[in-house]
Amino acid sequence: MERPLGASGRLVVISNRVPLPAKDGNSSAGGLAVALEAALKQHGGLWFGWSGRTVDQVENAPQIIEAGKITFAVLDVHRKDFDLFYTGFANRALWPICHYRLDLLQVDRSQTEGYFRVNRTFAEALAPLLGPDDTIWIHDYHFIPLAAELRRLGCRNRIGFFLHIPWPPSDIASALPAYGRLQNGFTAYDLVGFHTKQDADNFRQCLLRENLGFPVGDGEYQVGGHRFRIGAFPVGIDADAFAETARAAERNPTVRRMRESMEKRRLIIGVDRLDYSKGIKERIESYSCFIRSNPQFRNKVVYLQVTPKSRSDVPEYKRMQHQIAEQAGWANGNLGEVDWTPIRYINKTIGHMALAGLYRMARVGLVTPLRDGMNLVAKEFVAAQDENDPGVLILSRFAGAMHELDAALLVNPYDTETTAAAIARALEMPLEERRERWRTMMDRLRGNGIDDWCQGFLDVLTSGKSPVPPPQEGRHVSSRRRVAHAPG
Ligand SMILES: O=P(O)(O)OC[C@H]1O[C@H](O[C@H]2O[C@H](CO)[C@@H](O)[C@H](O)[C@H]2O)[C@H](O)[C@@H](O)[C@@H]1O
Ligand SMILES: O=c1ccn([C@@H]2O[C@H](COP(=O)(O)OP(=O)(O)O)[C@@H](O)[C@H]2O)c(=O)[nH]1
Repeated sequence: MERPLGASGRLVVISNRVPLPAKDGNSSAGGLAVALEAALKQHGGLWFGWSGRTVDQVENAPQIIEAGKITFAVLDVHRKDFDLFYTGFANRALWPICHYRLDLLQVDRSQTEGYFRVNRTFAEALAPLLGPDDTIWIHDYHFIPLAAELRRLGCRNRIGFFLHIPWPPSDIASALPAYGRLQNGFTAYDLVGFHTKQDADNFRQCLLRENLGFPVGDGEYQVGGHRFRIGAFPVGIDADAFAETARAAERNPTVRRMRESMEKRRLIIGVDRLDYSKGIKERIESYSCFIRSNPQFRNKVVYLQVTPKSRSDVPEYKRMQHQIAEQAGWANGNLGEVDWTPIRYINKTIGHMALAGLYRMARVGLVTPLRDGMNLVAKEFVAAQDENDPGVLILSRFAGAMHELDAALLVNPYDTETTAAAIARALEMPLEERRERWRTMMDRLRGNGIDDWCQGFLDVLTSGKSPVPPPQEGRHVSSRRRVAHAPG
């Protein structure tokens, strides 16, 4: 792949989560790390972020680790600051609001201040590492104010920002503490990217409602003397490489053990971090409803829910760990038989190889978040299928991935009965229909790989040209057609 940057300039990527080479494969159970690792392996460059350590005494200089084409520079964070920044503002204010959960918002002034302070600390540690021609690409909600802090330190480089999670309409977004400061933070970038046009439109609406600048045509936006662009860049996966991994995984020991344990039952799979945005509670309800209303499938299916624990220090997540475990236990107790456990619920992280094999073995992929920026699991599930006998993806209409994967069975995850009916329909779907839906989705995945995402964003950032609208735009009619609705 072409390097999109000037000969002397490097790509400098910043994200909170940095999958250091020394760590085991279990650290990357989030889509951001998975996507960026693939992008940086191609481009090379500097990857700057959190070391994964909290300490009582902070070193100001980052630790540098060379790994092939990537140089990692990582910073420890003071224990107290990390609680305020990550456990607090990022995951108790920004995350719930961006996932439309006003009811879970925590407003705490010290957390807000901690968030902005950590951003300042990261900017101060990063600034000395930057060259004048470097292109800087900052990722996700942890670092919205980072560009403004870098500008304050004299940085004149081109700086792009990509938000991996949704951006809500202004009536929801404006409930954020320090909303004005955050909005101003966004305007220090040269390009602000989202997964979907819907998120980008919501963001534009927020700027307009706050009277913050105005559109100047050709996708540009002006605030004060500064012009920047806003665009949609849906992240992709390397579908053919993932398909190859899935084929090879048939020999993987975990996959083999799973297959043997299935006997002749069909597999339904869900794979999600333990997060309220993923709709796991609603999914277990839908599956239980499916079993109750389709007794012919009793002891003929197994639902495997792979759910690594996530953000366990955040009270809403800790509470959820107990709730979901209890719910899965109740469902098994009520529905199960001496020789059949309807739900296998596990909290382990599974490596990509075994995961690919499990997706391929499954007849149904259940990806039903209540709200999700993209959802790479949906894409991986499709890529892993056997083209001669593909499984069926059931996908939430509230996942960013639904714009590209509208040939899935689209569902409203809050609607238990229609999601249950979609599970039955998926299990009974004729081979020809499964193949047709799969081919449509696989073509879409091939047309928008991880390189396209990376290259597409960096092209706009470095050239200042307008973003090309993603192929998803204008397909809303066909996606609506496919959403399953309750009868009557
Ligand atoms: O770093 P954590 O707090 O452990 O959380 C893991 C990651 O979760 C989020 O992932 C998002 O990015 C994916 C790739 O673009 C996208 O498909 C998904 O819909 C998002 O939820 C979060 O945005 C990352 O920062 C976290 O690292
Ligand atoms: O046990 C697991 C669970 C998840 N993942 C990976 O974690 C990523 C999850 O990304 P997604 O965009 O679906 O959601 P996020 O967790 O980032 O919100 C996907 O690449 C999964 O394959 C994994 O490797 N092992």
